[in-house]
Amino acid sequence: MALDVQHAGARVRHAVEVSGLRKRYGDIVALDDVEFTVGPGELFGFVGSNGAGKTTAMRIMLGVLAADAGEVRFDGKPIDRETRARIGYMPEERGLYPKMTVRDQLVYLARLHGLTTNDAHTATENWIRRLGLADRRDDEIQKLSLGNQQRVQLAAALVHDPALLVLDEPFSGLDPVAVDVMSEVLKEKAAQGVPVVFSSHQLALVEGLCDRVGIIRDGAMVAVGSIDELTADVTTRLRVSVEAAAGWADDIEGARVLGEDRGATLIELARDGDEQAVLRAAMAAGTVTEFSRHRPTLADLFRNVVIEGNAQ
Ligand SMILES: Nc1ncnc2c1ncn2[C@@H]1O[C@H](COP(=O)(O)OP(=O)(O)OP(=O)(O)O)[C@@H](O)[C@H]1O
Repeated sequence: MALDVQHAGARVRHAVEVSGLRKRYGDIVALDDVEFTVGPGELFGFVGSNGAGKTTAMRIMLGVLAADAGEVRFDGKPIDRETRARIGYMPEERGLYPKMTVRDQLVYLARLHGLTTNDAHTATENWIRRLGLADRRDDEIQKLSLGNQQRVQLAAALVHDPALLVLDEPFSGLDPVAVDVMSEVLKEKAAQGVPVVFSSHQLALVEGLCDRVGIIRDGAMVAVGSIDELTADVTTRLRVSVEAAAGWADDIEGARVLGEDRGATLIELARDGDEQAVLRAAMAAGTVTEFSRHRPTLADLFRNVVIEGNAQ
């Protein structure tokens, strides 16, 4: 998706390209030829098991960790000190000063990124209000709940109006209201043309929010694309209920019974399987009260490529 967005009078159009990233820690291969791009206005979800390499890739994108090979280009150029200052980053190990107040912390970080004192105060107040922290602005960070600390961490990533957002598990530990606020803010930044990359283990959330996803397994990117593109090859599942019938689906060619769920039979259809054959067998067995196709989800895809090890 390539957006060309008019925002606050300025045309915003940025992209980040990651190519051939390799990183080892001794014998551990943390990244093995990782490649993906995030275009202007795109929300990119980075998923993978614990230890798959997400944090390593994101830290390299920021330039805080050196890769053994490969490169990260922002707007076509390698990331240097100047570009780094334009990235909004939310690290996994949250890095706030515990004894600073919310407001002082945000103003300080905004100034560090080059905002004037006036602009730093204005941006701080905006994000404090937007992220529901108005009652907390004079509290020390260490006195906030974990979820509120995370809201401050998000404000810290946004306060300098970044041209690229890289967020390491921004949703972990948030209550449902904060999840909604975070989602809205990420969508809004993307709509302004900013590429947004975030990692998460909450697959349903990633699926609902992202234009494209990347699935990483043992340091290698095993799938990159939109959910529709990536799930096109995942086998179809059917859910069928037939009144007072058992074993009716056991011998249908191209169909495999996965199990029972609240009175329904769950069936996996081979790629060349015929769902009408399943329907005919069900109708021959009794009264069919339910027949539905389960659209493959990111969770199915994840199971397929990460747990079962099938490449996309
Ligand atoms: N500083 C380090 N020294 C040695 N090994 C490391 C270091 N940092 C990461 N690793 C290893 O590199 C691999 C990738 O780790 P990384 O933190 O990037 O994974 P992740 O996908 O972010 O995991 P999680 O979902 O648990 O946050 C893991 O095997 C990890 O143990």
